[in-house]
Amino acid sequence: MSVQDCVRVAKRQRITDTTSQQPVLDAGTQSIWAVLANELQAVLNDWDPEDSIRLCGDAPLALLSSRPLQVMALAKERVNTWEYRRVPRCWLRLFEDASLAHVISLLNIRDDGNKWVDEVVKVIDNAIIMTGASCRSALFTKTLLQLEHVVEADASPEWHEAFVIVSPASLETGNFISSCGPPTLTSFQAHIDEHTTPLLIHRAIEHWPAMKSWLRPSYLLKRSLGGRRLVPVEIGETYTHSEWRQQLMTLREYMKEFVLSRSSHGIGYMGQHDLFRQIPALKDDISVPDYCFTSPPNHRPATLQGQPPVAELDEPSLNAWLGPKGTKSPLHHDPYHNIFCQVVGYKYVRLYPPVDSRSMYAHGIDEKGINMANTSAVDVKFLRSDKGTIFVVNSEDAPLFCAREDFQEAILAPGDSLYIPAGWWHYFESLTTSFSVSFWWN
Ligand SMILES: O=C(O)CCC(=O)C(=O)O
Ligand SMILES: [Fe+2]
Repeated sequence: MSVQDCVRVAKRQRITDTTSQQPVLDAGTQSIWAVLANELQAVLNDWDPEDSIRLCGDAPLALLSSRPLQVMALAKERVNTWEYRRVPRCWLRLFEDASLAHVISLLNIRDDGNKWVDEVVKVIDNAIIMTGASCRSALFTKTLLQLEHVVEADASPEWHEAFVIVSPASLETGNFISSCGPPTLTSFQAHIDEHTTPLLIHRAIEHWPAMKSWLRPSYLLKRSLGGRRLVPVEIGETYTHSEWRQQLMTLREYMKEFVLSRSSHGIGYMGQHDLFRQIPALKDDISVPDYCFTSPPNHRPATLQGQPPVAELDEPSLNAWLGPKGTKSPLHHDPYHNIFCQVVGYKYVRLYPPVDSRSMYAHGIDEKGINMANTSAVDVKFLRSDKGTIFVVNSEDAPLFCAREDFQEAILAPGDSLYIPAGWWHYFESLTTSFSVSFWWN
């Protein structure tokens, strides 16, 4: 299985080290780029390969600086032959260092235009997304910060207008998720201890700078080196469909093709991406909700029983979800508690309690060997009439599912946060352009 083929459930979460360093170099008599290239080269020269990377063999290590592209290709090929979780570390490590060597060569042979900047960003982001960049993160960050000085703001008007968000008609349902203003930590703790049910919390994140700044595409471009940063985009109906694929593209290409206009390639979703480790400056626009630091209840929901326990998270795991109207996340459950925060636009959400999993027709192991047991095979078609929602499924395919009336639903509006207890089934569909952040914790 190729690394790019991994579905969300297996997606890597390894972008590490958010160290942000201020640029310390000044041009002086020597080009700042030559100084930076020398500094990066000195690190590579000084480096005494640790045992793990020696496993790649002497030849690729010896060629690292002289033929970085070939070494990158070799490491990538090796990485792609393994299932993501089992990739031996040495090949990831080799890819990271060969990428660093390639960045050095790009800094040394800059052309007059800005093409080399595009290329450096691409090489670094590829390495970050593919390997997690656990070893060279600080050097990559330093290089990216230095590049901010040569990137000019985009003056074209299309980027400066705010996303067009038309509020949807309100939902008519007898099954609203219970909602409230921001509860105190004590009352939130009491809620999860006594009920462990979803809770829609209004107005808890209205103070986030993101509530205003993320409305403007020009701001997102500014924070991403003029939109040059690479992001993983899911293209196709949902990750359960066969023609679904993931592709890395620049944030600028993604927004232009899929968010600001309707693409002929269908829906493109930057879903479940840890954008905040990749671009730490965006994390200053939000804050981790205090609710993520309460103690989760001890009991495991039925959906998670029999599944291997997940590792304790040292800190909440953040993910960004940016996309146009019509992105869908099929019914699935996660092993973490979630505070899901809606920043831009509106999203429909439907939840089912973690009982009677048989009626959710969960997938098994798919043809690529990926365990999809947390995802329902029910092909949900969501229609919205003036009277509210109609949730269409082929009842012949899923009679037990259709009989379930114990769902809860809501339309999340900007400023809303939704507590989803671990193991609860959830379906999401964006009703406008939407940008949300999830905080998983346990
Ligand atoms: O917003 C979405 O599309 C899905 C969110 C989700 O599944 C999650 O936060 O766990
Ligand atoms: Fe989820």
